[in-house]
Amino acid sequence: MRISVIGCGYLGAVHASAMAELGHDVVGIDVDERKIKALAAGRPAFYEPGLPEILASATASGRLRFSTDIAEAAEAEVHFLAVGTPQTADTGAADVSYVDSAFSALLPHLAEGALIVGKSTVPVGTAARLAARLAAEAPHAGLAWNPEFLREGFAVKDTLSPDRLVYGVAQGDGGRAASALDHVYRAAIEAGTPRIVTDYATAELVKVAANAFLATKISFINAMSEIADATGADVTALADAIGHDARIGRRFLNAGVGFGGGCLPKDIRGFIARAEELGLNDTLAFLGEVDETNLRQRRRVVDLAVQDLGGSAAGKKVAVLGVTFKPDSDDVRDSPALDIAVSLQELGARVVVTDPEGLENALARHPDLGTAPTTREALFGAHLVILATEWNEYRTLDPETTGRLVGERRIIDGRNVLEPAAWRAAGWRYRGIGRP
Ligand SMILES: NC(=O)C1=CN([C@@H]2O[C@H](COP(=O)(O)OP(=O)(O)OC[C@H]3O[C@@H](n4cnc5c(N)ncnc54)[C@H](O)[C@@H]3O)[C@@H](O)[C@H]2O)C=CC1
Ligand SMILES: O=C(O)[C@H]1O[C@H](OP(=O)(O)OP(=O)(O)OC[C@H]2O[C@@H](n3ccc(=O)[nH]c3=O)[C@H](O)[C@@H]2O)[C@H](O)[C@@H](O)[C@@H]1O
Repeated sequence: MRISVIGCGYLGAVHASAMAELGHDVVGIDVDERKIKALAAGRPAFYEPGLPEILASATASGRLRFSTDIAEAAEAEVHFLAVGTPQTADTGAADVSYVDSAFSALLPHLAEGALIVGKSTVPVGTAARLAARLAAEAPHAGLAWNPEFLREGFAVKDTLSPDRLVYGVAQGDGGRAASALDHVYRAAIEAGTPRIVTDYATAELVKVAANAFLATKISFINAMSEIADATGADVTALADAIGHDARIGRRFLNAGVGFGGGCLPKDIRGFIARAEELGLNDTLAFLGEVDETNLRQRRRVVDLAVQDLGGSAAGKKVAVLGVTFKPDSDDVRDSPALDIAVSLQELGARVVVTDPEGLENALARHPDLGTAPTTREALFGAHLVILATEWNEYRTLDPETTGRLVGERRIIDGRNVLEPAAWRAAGWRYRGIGRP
């Protein structure tokens, strides 16, 4: 099929490349000339395993090209909208102005029978509003909402083999939108991917409900970690035990510094704001607690660090291992690791952060942040080590060789990924989150 992807940031760049990999003829459009030039040259603006490879092969085959000119989208049968919906500073609501402007820019270029497909995460009601505009201004085209569930670090795999497909379609469109989307996702459908065809509002809600549920699961286990710390219980064993109940499940029950990234935090805040707009002020109040519990984890780690440093961080060298919001990503948006590092630096510590992929983005946000290009340099002479993002190379650190580099053998394992007994046996003061 001929496809356009409008907005080639994280989601759009992956989606465009994956659609071309599936054999479609794709044009990626973005207003950011630098991004488009970099993508056309085969260089995504972010780290995502597997993306450079499919970007290169799709570009070389001629199935994928990029442009800043929306008119280049005119021949497409399906147009994916993948622009950003960031959090607005005052209310926390999702800012849909980029969706609106991309939609407006696209309207004059829609071919007969073209389908616009929203991928961006939007407040419920957005698709119905856009559909009303389409009916008035370009009735020869249709609209569907097809939320995206990919995870950073697994984005290519998640796009090529999603665990479900959700189509929000207009009532009474005669199955046209669903059949066009089935064409787009034929490979996944043939592989047995479940597909849910529903209305616009449900599709929009599925996306934010999924992220809200995942965020709630993480904050739930982090609340348990606070209780565990107060009572000497082990939150890791607790998670294993409750996780064996198939109704609960073990995934997303890892206690630690909490969730971050460009989506979970903003999506729960946007969801709360949307419920309030609907007059449902109390309905999602618990998500405010989920957010607060999450942010408290970062403060707990900072407090623990100060305590471990004898009551003051001033002048002490703290090695922070990891700065991205999770491993296999260079994304530092709302990263707990970055927040913890900055807070300790503000308290006077000599913070040295290291990360395999995230230092450039961290420095772009905090140019004064102390950083080191290697783990070894970060650790050298440190009074305290904080493992903040569970990159493989930190999970596999050897307590004895690490111990020879640092000034003091003190470590806070902010992701509960190290073996406490081994570290203690090597003379470390080991602290996890909610584990004795
Ligand atoms: N990053 C992720 O892992 C996922 C993101 N999402 C959702 O996808 C949407 C996009 O997120 P990201 O890709 O992370 O954002 P992003 O900020 O990386 O990219 C957004 C892109 O849209 C472009 N843009 C803005 N206005 C435009 C216009 N009028 N025409 C063309 N391009 C325009 C920007 O220049 C930017 O490159 C958001 O709604 C997000 O919640 C959903 C699932 C996964
Ligand atoms: O809407 C989005 O953009 C995406 O948001 C999340 O994906 P992502 O932000 O890539 O990252 P996750 O793997 O969900 O992790 C989010 C955060 O939770 C933390 N986390 C995760 C699991 C866990 O057990 N504990 C925990 O603290 C991670 O370290 C990370 O900071 C969802 O998992 C995706 O399905 C969704 O498409």
